[in-house]
This record gives sequence, C-alpha cells and structure tokens, in this order.
Amino acid sequence: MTQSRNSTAPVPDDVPEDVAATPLLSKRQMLGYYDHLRATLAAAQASDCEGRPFAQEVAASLVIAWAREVHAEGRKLMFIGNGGSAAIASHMATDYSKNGGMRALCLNDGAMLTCLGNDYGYEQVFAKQIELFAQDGDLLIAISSSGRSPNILNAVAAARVRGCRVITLSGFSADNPLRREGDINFYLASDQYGFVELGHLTICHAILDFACGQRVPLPAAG
Ligand SMILES: O=C(CO)[C@@H](O)[C@H](O)[C@H](O)[C@H](O)COP(=O)(O)O
Repeated sequence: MTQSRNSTAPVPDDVPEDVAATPLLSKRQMLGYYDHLRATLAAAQASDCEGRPFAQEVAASLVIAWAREVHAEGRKLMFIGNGGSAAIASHMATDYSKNGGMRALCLNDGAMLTCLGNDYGYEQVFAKQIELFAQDGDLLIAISSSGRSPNILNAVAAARVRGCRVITLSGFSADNPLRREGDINFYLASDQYGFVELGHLTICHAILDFACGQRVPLPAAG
C-alpha cells in the first residue's frame, strides 16, 4: 500500500500505474460535491405558471395528487427529455409504472425519434408524438436542464393544445423559458448539468417514493 498524494487514504498496490500516476480525487473534493448537491436540492424552487412560489413539499404533494387523479381517470403520464434528461425520463417512466402502478411512458423510442427527426426536424420529435398520442387530461413531465431546448418547449405547447397538464423541471438561468410554462415548475439554481440532472432525478424519485408510502428517516431536528 502507498499513500495517495492529496489524501491520507491508502492506495492498493495493485492499482494500475496509469491510475496511480493520475492526480487522485481527494475525499474533501468528493464530500464537497455531495454537499453542493444537497444544498442545491435543499434550495430547489417550485412555482406555478404565474411564477408564484410553492414550498417544495406542497409542489411535490400536488404532483402526487395529480398523478393519482390522472391514473384514476384512465389517463397517462408522459416523460420527455434530451440526453441525460432522456435517461431520467426512461427511468421515471419505468418506476412510475412498475412501482407506482400508473400508466407512465417516455417518448424516447429510437426508431420514432429518428423518424420524426428526419421527417420533421429534431425540434418536433416530442411535439409530434404528443399530437399522436396525448389525450385531454394527460400529464406531461418535461425535463430540461437548460430549460431552452426547442423540442421540449414545442412539446409543452403541443400538450397545451391537447388539454394536458404540464410539470416542468429546469435549471441554469432563472429566467429560462420552460420555467414559465408548466402548471408546476421545479427549478434548480445551478448551471452544471451534473447537479441539475441529479437534482431532477432526485425530485422525481422522491415524489414517487413518497407516493408509494416509502418511509424515509427524518433529519435530526434543528
Ligand atoms: O449531460 C449532458 C451535457 O453534458 C447531456 O447529457 C445533456 O443532457 C444533453 O446535452 C442535452 O441535450 C441537454 O439538453 P437540456 O437538458 O438542456 O434540454
């Protein structure tokens, strides 16, 4: 065992040379990242379409109530996002269906995306699917870190035409356009994809876990 250069943590002898030669992450750096993520999440903002602020827990409770209502009325949840947010959309559609017992899907099918992108342009890939599949009373969950992706904004507009309710999750600039478009808008004040994406995933997952009655240890008072 040797010692890493910027930490007191021992490095196993069998670590490959090229890894050992790379400056190692310090535990302080790792904890700093985790702390920053927690602080970003704790400060997450939620508002309605007029920009009136909600407490995070009120917004989360409303989402649970709406998701149950949508299901009871035979309607569905639709998740959309690009890149890392597409992965969140897939993950959430799976979990809201399997664990939450709701009709939930994501609009990420590869053949559909390439077809619509090729035929109508990438800016229409979600809007066209909403025109095809959305019903009055469905709930669209639109996830975009920048809050500026045209295909997400177009999808929200298409969902309105169809009579869907909309929940948005965004980040980066506080005046990003998506943040004004949902009935409920979650916003994370960070300009880094990692924090915004992890934050969005955490918010969506926490809402589902609470909806499923999962017990979570409460933080110490004070
Ligand atoms: O993490 C990253 C950025 O490095 C990507 O996966 C990211 O999700 C993609 O660049 C997306 O296209 C970003 O779109 P959006 O979330 O800002 O709407």
